[in-house]
Amino acid sequence: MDKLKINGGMPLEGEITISGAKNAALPILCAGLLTSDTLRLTNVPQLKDVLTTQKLLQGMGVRVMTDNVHEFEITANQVERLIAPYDLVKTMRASILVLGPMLARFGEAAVSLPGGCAIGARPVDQHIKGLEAMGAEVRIENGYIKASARRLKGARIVTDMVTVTGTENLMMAATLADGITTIENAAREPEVVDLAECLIRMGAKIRGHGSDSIVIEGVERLHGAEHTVLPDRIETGTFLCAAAAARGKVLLRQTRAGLLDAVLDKLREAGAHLEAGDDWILLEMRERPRAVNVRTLPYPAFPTDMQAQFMALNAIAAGTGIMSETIFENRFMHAPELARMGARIAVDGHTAVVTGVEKLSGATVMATDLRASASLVIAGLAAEGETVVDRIYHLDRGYEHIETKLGRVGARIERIA
Ligand SMILES: CC(=O)N[C@H]1[C@@H](OP(=O)(O)OP(=O)(O)OC[C@H]2O[C@@H](n3ccc(=O)[nH]c3=O)[C@H](O)[C@@H]2O)O[C@H](CO)[C@@H](O)[C@@H]1O
Ligand SMILES: C=C(OP(=O)(O)O)C(=O)O
Repeated sequence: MDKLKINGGMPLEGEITISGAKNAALPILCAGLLTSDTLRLTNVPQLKDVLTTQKLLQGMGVRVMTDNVHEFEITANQVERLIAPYDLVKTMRASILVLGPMLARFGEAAVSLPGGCAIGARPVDQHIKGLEAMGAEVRIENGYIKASARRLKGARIVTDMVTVTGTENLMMAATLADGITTIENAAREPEVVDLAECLIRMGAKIRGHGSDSIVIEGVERLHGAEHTVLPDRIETGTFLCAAAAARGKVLLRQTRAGLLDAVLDKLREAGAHLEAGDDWILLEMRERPRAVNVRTLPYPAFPTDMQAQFMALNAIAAGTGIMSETIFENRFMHAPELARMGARIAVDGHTAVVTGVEKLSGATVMATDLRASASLVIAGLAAEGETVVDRIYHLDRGYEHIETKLGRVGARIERIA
């Protein structure tokens, strides 16, 4: 099993190019199921989760062509098996995103029910509630969500909480429904907006995306289109945190500052100097960071997917940072691993109190989930001595060549078996 070996203490200097967003690419690849024409995508990140989605679609009979690793052509003109099997869903929860498109276009779907994962129980009851409101019959049988509907009907859906993939699944389903669907309490995340823009290029009638009320007027059919996946704001934020923790000056290219205002505000509060243009962000960190308080909430507030990386930053900051996780019930698994490197973190339910120490010391630590892994890499870059991060298959789900990108800005980091 691969590990990352990091020799910390080197400031980071140079440029990193940001990849396309995992959380936009995955739903957009699944949107290819909504038409028999070809959907052409560029800026698709080269990630394990993208590969899993490719396998999932190919298993159904969808033709997925990738001449260049970042360009995909998806043609769903011969879909034979309307099923997302357990062995793929268990490795990637986002597989649930085939449910809405399959049901809308083919009238039936069987998707293995995703179980809980390292960060929480993560039920999909809101996806099901929304599809039922649109007239689908849904039952849970043998570990699968089995859904059928002759043709989905437009409905007004109010989700109990803001759910990103829930909004995406229902928005995709509604594009081919009969009549108008309104999703209230919709997620406003940039990845939802990117998906909506791709669907509009495919002929969908959607308005309100980016607000908490999305209105979709169903059409008879969607057609082929071309779309470029937006930059990954979480990868961007992760490298900014790495540069803030290890200190130095790093320029991120092919990204957009407007996607991560809340994160940039916290980095400024921590003492980082930031400049940004249309498609770049420059961060310089000249001194020890100051601890910041963080409360995770749906977009546009501070993202839960950046909480672990800020915990690593707070771990070496001056002062005490209070971190509240309000989205997932078990997203502090990195805290005990950071403590093995000398961090002082007290976790009480949804709150972690992080008292910064002058220096962390390298240790062997274990990654428990995707962003927890990223926080251990950041801690390793800032720590004295050698850190080995075990179980980095989590990282490979969501970061494209992280060791190569960090190596280019001077990090001493290598992948070892
Ligand atoms: C592939 C993808 O885009 N993943 C992102 C997506 O996950 P994902 O879409 O799975 O997360 P949700 O936004 O759905 O979850 C938000 C909260 O709602 C709860 N919930 C959600 C749906 C539901 O039917 N019932 C329910 O109770 C969840 O358990 C969680 O507590 O948004 C999360 C929150 O920004 C991010 O951390 C993930 O990176
Ligand atoms: C939690 C995440 O992803 P997923 O929803 O795919 O588990 C993430 O990207 O941080």
